[in-house]
Amino acid sequence: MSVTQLSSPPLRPAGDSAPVLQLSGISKRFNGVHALNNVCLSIRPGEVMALIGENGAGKSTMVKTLTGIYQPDAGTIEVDGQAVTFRSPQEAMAAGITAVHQETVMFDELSVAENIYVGRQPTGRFGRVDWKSIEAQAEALFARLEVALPVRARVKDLSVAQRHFVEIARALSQDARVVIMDEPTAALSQREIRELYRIIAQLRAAGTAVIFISHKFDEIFEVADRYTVLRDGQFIAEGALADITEPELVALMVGRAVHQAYPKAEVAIGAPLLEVQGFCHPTEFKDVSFTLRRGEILGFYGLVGAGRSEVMQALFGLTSKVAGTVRLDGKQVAIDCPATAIAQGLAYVPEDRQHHGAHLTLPIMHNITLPILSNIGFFLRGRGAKEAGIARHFAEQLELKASHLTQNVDELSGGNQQKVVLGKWLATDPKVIILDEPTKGIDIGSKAAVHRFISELVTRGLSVILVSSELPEVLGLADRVVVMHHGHVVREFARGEATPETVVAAASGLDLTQEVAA
Ligand SMILES: Nc1ncnc2c1ncn2[C@@H]1O[C@H](COP(=O)(O)OP(=O)(O)OP(=O)(O)O)[C@@H](O)[C@H]1O
Repeated sequence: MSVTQLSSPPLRPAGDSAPVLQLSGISKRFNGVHALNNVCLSIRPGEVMALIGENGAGKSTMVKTLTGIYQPDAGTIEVDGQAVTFRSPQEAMAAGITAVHQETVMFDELSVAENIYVGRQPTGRFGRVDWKSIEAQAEALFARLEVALPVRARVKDLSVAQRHFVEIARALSQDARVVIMDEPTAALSQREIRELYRIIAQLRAAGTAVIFISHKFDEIFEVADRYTVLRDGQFIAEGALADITEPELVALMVGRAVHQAYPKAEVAIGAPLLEVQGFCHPTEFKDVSFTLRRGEILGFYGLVGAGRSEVMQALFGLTSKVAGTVRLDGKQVAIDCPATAIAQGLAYVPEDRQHHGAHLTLPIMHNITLPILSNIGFFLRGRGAKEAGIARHFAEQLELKASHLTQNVDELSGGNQQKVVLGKWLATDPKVIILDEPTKGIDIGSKAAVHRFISELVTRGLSVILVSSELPEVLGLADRVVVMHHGHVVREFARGEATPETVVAAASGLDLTQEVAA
């Protein structure tokens, strides 16, 4: 392994092209805490740089500093060898730096072409906006990207992947020199991910530099040329991905070796606890039935759009189904809203935790104890200490990185916000917990902690429904795997029976065993 370690500026072999972007000694503090401390980064034209770090390492702060959202307390940013300062995202964009965010603000009611040129529409004679020319230019951009996207479509009708493509087209229209992609594949299907990889290869070939942020090591090794590792806001290492192995990179990131073996505890599986029969929805799923037993982890696997989350939301009373019954402990129960679901002993940790899970402007402690305040007691005496004790327990279990438990959740990194929501629902001490993509956005070191925790839950008598798009996670933890495709349950596998090939084939609508039989 050949890496540049610890705060030395990245070295470049002589004769290489000059960096398009160079950061030196960048520091940023929040309330006395260093989110970035003397960080450097260097990227050349046509290079894909993976920015790697645990939850809270400083990656988003770095992106916000690069795109003019935050101003650094110290350090310099150079574009093409010229020192620059960005007081706004517009200034960063004008210098050729632009970011493709997971949740970028777009004008939903406007068309694709309008979104690309918003604020800088070319005008014709008499100052009129020249729509024809805007649409023709947008079409030319998509032709260059080899993406089929109608430029008159409303953005509100686009998929997440298509929105990414609009943003990439917008970046190209502004002659972006550096495109930052922050977890761009999080909500994409396999096919869309491949299309994104192809576009990244095109950007690289055209000399655009790409900063690629991801917690998924397989995709980092697939798309990136080099890596920069941050840990606790500090620059740790940089180098070529061809010169390093995955475990070496993980060790640089976490500061220790991480064993990724799935800690599946041997638990005796008991009687049926939750029986779902004939669940139907007008558009999302049809005739879905399954049984969850005591002490069991039931995996739900499927491709994006298979209907898994929609089934769970209907089960938890968040959306209405048109038909179907639920039995708990053999007794039929009517769940028409989340409050009834919670009262029956269900908990649901949603996939979109930032919007549906956390109260961002409340402290960590209150977020975790909010659903159980009535159990803690309304008497003020001793309540604070009880709340703190419960919150501390879950914060430790989930390896939460925060300065203190009274810190507001909006001050935490994305991954740590997700851990707070996990803790909040675990604190309700449910009989059945539904975890929807529990490790999405969570770094590789903390993932192991979450997996350990899931495994521990069942040893304590809970039953778990694990909805996950990560095949190793499902195969490693689940006792049985239910596979959904286009709103239907297509297969159910026992633990030993499920292999990556059979599960993926079923999720894609192909059934290998049927093919073999035929
Ligand atoms: N507005 C803020 N106020 C206070 N602290 C903040 C703020 N933004 C970030 N921080 C802190 O800075 C540190 C770095 O956070 P950052 O969001 O950059 O991490 P990250 O590497 O992007 O993590 P993740 O992978 O979880 O998204 C964290 O300790 C976080 O709590």
